[in-house]
Amino acid sequence: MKVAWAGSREAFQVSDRMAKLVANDPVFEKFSKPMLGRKELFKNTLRKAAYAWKLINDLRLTEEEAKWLRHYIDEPNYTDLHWEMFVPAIEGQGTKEQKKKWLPLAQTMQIIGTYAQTELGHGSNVQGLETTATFDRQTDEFVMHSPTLTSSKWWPGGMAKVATHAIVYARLIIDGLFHGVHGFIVQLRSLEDHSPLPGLTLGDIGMKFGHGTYNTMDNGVLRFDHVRIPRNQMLMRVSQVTKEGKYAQSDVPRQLLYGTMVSVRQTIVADASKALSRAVCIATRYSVVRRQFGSRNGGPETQVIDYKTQQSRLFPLLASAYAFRFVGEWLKSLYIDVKQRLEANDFSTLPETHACTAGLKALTTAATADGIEECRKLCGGHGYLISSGLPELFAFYVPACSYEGENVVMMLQVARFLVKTVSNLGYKQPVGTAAYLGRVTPLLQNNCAVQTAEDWLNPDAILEAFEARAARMVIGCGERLAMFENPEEGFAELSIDLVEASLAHCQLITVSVFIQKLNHEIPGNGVKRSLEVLCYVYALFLLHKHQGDFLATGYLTPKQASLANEQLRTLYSKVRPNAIAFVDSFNHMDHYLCSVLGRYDGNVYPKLYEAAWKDPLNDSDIVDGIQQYVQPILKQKLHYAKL
Ligand SMILES: CCCCCCCCCCCCCCCC(=O)SCCNC(=O)CCNC(=O)[C@H](O)C(C)(C)COP(=O)(O)OP(=O)(O)OC[C@H]1O[C@@H](n2cnc3c(N)ncnc32)[C@H](O)[C@@H]1OP(=O)(O)O
Ligand SMILES: Cc1cc2nc3c(=O)[nH]c(=O)nc-3n(C[C@H](O)[C@H](O)[C@H](O)COP(=O)(O)OP(=O)(O)OC[C@H]3O[C@@H](n4cnc5c(N)ncnc54)[C@H](O)[C@@H]3O)c2cc1C
Repeated sequence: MKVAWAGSREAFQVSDRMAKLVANDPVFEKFSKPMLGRKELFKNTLRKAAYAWKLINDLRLTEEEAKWLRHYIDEPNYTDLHWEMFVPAIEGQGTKEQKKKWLPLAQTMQIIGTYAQTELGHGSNVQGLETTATFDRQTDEFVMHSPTLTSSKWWPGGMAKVATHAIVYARLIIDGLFHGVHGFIVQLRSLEDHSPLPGLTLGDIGMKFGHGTYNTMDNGVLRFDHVRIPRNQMLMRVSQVTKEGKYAQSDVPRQLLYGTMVSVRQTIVADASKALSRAVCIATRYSVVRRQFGSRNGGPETQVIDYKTQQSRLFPLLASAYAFRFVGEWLKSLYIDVKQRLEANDFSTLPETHACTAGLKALTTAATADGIEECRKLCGGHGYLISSGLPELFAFYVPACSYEGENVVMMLQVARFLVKTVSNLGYKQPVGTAAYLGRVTPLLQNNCAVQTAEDWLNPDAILEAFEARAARMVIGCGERLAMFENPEEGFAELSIDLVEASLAHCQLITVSVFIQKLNHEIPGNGVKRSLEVLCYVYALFLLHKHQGDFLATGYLTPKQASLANEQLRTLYSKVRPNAIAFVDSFNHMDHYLCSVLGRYDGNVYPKLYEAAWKDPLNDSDIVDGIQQYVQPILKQKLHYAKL
């Protein structure tokens, strides 16, 4: 099962080796983080990042090993942006010459980069960005400028205090004409003394949600006051500006400029499964340890994991962690394929890849953020302690619903793709994840044939249900849209339904990928049978949660919906005996979980009690302030005037 979760034996070995390397190195200790002030916390992160970079070089780690090392260090910091966005942006949007010049500097960290796209006034709407890059043909330079307060770059990670360079997205202006938003390599700080270069205002945007979490990252604000950069620092794979000031757009879609975001969105789906699996591991192990009520004649009380309500909240999240793991693997292969095609200037799968990365990013991050919070609640009061590991994980994780594409905005991109697919149905057969829309007649006409709860243990019945639901919702939106004279107005008016139809489409993808994974990639019987149970839990949980869609579209009868719910209850009893095996298969070490409740040894109460005494408030019995502020109250015998 560990290999199934890791994806392969080699992947398991790499991640296991890196997890142990981090867990066994005191430099990467995490428990004290929440007690540090912002400056100490930040310096602590710089120290860890420097030590990690030395480890990577001393041990000559591979790129894959280095990714896992950074992952298990489990601390947002400037290297995330450098490796996940700055380097990929140059790789994806730089010309050969630009890659030749900048990549060796970036890959040896002689320069440290960030990705500066979002501004105070615009994040989702990239075409609305206000920073300008005006071409000066006299000097063969671009003049970077922040014309308004809202044009201030705002949020880029690592930009406030660490990054020496940034890919800055700005409006290209030539002779007063706007030629779209493009990426520019801009140096921010001196490589000698790290001071901001002339014309640049740089700072941190302030504390963020949660304490020890994203405050290890210096998300920055940046303003330009007519800063000049050489013309060859505009990323020119997609579009070019000649020395004479002529703008040329290559015959590639302008959306390749968005390629870095697509790349990160597909990694964010894999990260969602990791984050959700951490929370589920903690809540499952604790639900086995925790006993409450149910004692018979002095016997032990009931383990809370045996309550059906606990199972109905926990096991769908366990199943979702596996579903997101597998769909993340599938998405990565889709992305690798599109990258290879782009090399050959084949853009045929770019729209679908964009829709899948956008939609699955939104689906998995929303479900994971809600899932982490549900796992906190599944642990009762102790889940609210920092030592449970859950509040910090939640605070660390939730921005994923906003960054790299706000989730609703992303679902609307899926809707745009689906509406276009439906409008082309007459003369273009949909393929890939939208292929089911090409079989729309049976999906609209045939209703569910399930007669018994057992009938739901059939992947074909499940797949047909999810295809019919999505098809009926998407086609329904298409039909209503057709009634609007102005398609854009119709799209805006129907956007709520369109987002729901997009979610149905994305849930179909996750369910079908889970089924495909079981049919084609999981060998043998034991592991396969156990994962089949989780696949049915995932699908029937979604069917139950969204049964309104299945009923409203006429595909399901209320009876069939209740049979699905009955089967779900039965499935929970099948998950229960393997619950600990499922979460142990994540191979999360105690260091990574950073949770007293999720300890591998289950030794919760003594360790909870021990952790409490580490709080600085327990350094003394009579703490500072008692004499000055509490004793006087006790002695003054003051009371409310009306007593
Ligand atoms: C344990 C857990 C660890 C977690 C931790 C580690 C994680 C790894 C560390 C990094 C940590 C993250 C740090 C956050 C980093 C930021 O957040 S970076 C900033 C991210 N910002 C965004 O994502 C902005 C989102 N907005 C957008 O992408 C664009 O504005 C939108 C929404 C796509 C609209 O773009 P637009 O140019 O107005 O285009 P639009 O008119 O909507 O569409 C035009 C056409 O282009 C197409 N199109 C649009 N975009 C694309 C695209 N990307 N590709 C292809 N086609 C496209 C459309 O489909 C449409 O096609 P047609 O319908 O015409 O055929
Ligand atoms: C922790 C963190 C790290 C970040 N790191 C970086 C970074 O390194 N580099 C970088 O460039 N950016 C970064 N960002 C910024 C991030 O990319 C943006 O915040 C994100 O893209 C969301 O954009 P926004 O803030 O403009 O949201 P908005 O779009 O303003 O969202 C506000 C509300 O408006 C709604 N909305 C917006 N447009 C529409 C529409 N057309 N239809 C319907 N509803 C709509 C949204 O659904 C949302 O509910 C980071 C953000 C965070 C939180």
